[in-house]
Amino acid sequence: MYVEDVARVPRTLGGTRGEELDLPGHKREYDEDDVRIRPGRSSRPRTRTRPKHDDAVDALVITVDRGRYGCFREDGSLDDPIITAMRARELGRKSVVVGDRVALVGDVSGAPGALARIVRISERTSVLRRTADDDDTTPEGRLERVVVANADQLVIVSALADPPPRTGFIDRCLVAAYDADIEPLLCLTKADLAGPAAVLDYYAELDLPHVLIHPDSDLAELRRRLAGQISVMVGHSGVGKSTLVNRLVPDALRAVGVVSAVGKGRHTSTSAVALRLPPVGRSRKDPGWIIDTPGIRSFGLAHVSAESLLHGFPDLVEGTLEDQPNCGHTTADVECHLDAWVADGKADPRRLASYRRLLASRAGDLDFRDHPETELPS
Ligand SMILES: Nc1nc2c(ncn2[C@@H]2O[C@H](COP(=O)(O)OP(=O)(O)OP(=O)(O)O)[C@@H](O)[C@H]2O)c(=O)[nH]1
Repeated sequence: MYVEDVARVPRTLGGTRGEELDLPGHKREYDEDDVRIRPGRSSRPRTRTRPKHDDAVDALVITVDRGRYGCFREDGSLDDPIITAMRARELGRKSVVVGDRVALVGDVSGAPGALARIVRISERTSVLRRTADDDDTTPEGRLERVVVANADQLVIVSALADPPPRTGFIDRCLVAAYDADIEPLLCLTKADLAGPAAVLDYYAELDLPHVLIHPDSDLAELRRRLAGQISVMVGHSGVGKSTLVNRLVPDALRAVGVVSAVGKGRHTSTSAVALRLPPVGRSRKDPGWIIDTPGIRSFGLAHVSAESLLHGFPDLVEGTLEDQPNCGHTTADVECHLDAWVADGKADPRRLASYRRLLASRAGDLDFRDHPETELPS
């Protein structure tokens, strides 16, 4: 006998008896030709009919600030005002983050003081998460934060000098990007101070796209890679993110309508902010969005499973294929094949060290976490 939850049965299957099938908490039993409806606990909650908002406006959430959401009409032009909105009660506990595609009703004029309501959030194509720390857990669970939704690309900004590149941070970002199914793009700034050879050598075995940013360059290559995409930018303090954002979006501050920190030329928001990129030449192609994340200084990976950490190290994957299923690939796993794999010259030992640092950090091994990162030759 095949049993199906009534609430999940499409009405079209019900025939004349279909009307009576739509009873919450009942099950439909198929026994050859005989179909019966019996009371029974439905394993899934009954789907609620979504209230209709035929007049709703589709918009992208570009700022989030204390319960107020700045939204940009999907069909809007660059000159359109930002629509301020609040969550409608019908959203329940669903969170709204920058990058969410939402449906707005109410006053969507964007006039000063006008307030729209967010009545729907579209299914997310990607979710970039982070935890404050790698072993960031409480008895209630992980303190996990969604950084942005629907991003296509993670732009990892690293200076080539002043401050020197930190491959540990880049590796972390790669794990987060692959875990969220977002394409990484390595953006190497301050190319006037040092060459990229050492960084590129470290990532030689990865098919990792990169762009070099020289202060005199026209950013054409970067703009080409950002076009048509929603890209999130992350990087350590001082690597030149604000300089880059201001070059990419010259009126960034006006665009998000927030006050610049004195002398910094950057918006003061500590959460993510999406900025519309200006059109490239006469091209009609969507220039895309860049999401700046000024308040994000670290990428805790407590939400990434130990197995998924390996996704950030595709150059090591083959070396693990002969390992026992329960091998944790740490230094304590004496039968782990990764050591021999590296000793045979099949992978860079610095990459294995970085992978193990992340594994140890997730496990809360403070001694290992304090172990200095391998420095790249300058
Ligand atoms: N030589 C050189 N200096 C640069 C370049 N880009 C930025 N800088 C300088 O690097 C310093 C830091 O740049 P910012 O753009 O403020 O760096 P940031 O990543 O936004 O730093 P936070 O605001 O702390 O997050 C500033 O003094 C910039 O003038 C570059 O391409 N070459």
